[in-house]
Amino acid sequence: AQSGEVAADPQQYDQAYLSPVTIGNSELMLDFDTGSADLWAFSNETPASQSQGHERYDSATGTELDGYSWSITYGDQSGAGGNVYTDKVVVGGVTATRQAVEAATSVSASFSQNIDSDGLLGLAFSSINTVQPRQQTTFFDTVRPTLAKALFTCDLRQGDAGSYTFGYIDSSKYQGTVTYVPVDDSQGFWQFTAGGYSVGGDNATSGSVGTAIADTGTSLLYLPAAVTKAYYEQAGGRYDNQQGGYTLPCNGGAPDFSVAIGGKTFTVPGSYIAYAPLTTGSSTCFGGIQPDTGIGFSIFGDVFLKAVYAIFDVSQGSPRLGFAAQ
Ligand SMILES: O=C(CNCCc1c[nH]c2ccccc12)Nc1scc(-c2ccccc2)c1C(=O)NCc1ccccc1
Repeated sequence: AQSGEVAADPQQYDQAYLSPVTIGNSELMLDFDTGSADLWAFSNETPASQSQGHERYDSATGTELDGYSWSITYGDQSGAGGNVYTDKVVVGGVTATRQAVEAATSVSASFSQNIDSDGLLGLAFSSINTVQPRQQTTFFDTVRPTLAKALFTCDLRQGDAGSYTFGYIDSSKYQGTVTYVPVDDSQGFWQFTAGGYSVGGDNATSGSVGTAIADTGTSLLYLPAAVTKAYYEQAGGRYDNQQGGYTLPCNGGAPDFSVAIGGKTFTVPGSYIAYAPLTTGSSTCFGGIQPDTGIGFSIFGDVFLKAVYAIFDVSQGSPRLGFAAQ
């Protein structure tokens, strides 16, 4: 049985985390993304004008799936598309011998400009993979039958290298016990229900966050508008139309944000929520908590995930998420 571990290196402001992946003879840095299900990469088929500075997958080592294509658009209107190959993919020693690899023939500007990232490795459910005419499986679904345990874990850190493991849980990476909650995979996401929240830790938990997804591919924590408003009222933040989101003072006074999941309280330190200065040297920061208006559910992105050890587990038949304090 296979198991393995791979580093997750943070970009500036922990905007995304990148992990080394070998595809055929190419060594790429991919953004592991539990909020999507396509493994796509800059390739020899991506126009040079769009792939300056990126490592590229050389599809010569792959077997082309004739007539297959893919096209994905994310909520921020970024996206990519192209052709499909099968090839050998190795992540932390875990090998998928015939993994669908989606070679980009076109990528949006925001991906071209993020030169550290050579593509994405989707870890949501394969039901939302975009390959046509026949949907393909994610790396996790491809290797799942060969794994010691049918699960992967995510340990993202604030401004420090974290890791993903496949096939085992590393109990040295968390404190206390793991709290498991059921996952509704009907929309293809690691979707769960989050409970009451509290700002600054002292007052009683209020309201309820509701439906949420665990999403390593989204940088911030998107919460219901009412919850977000309550947070920034205490944090001394304001909605800045020009920035298109809440901003708050960077000066370190931001209150913690706590949320109950499976009856256990998990806390995001205020320092994670003073996310990044608006411009270098500014004393006003863009907020790490933003409203989830129009999305349809809350997104527990990296700002939340770097405060916990997360276990994405399908070993019990129906999928579940485990969270433990880091
Ligand atoms: O797509 C993913 C995970 N892959 C992200 C890959 C990626 C897309 N730009 C990237 C840029 C860098 C690295 C990875 C990515 N998660 C989900 S579920 C629902 C939404 C959504 C739907 C409608 C409206 C809003 C969100 C998103 C979403 O668009 N998140 C990204 C985002 C969310 C908000 C703002 C910006 C981006």
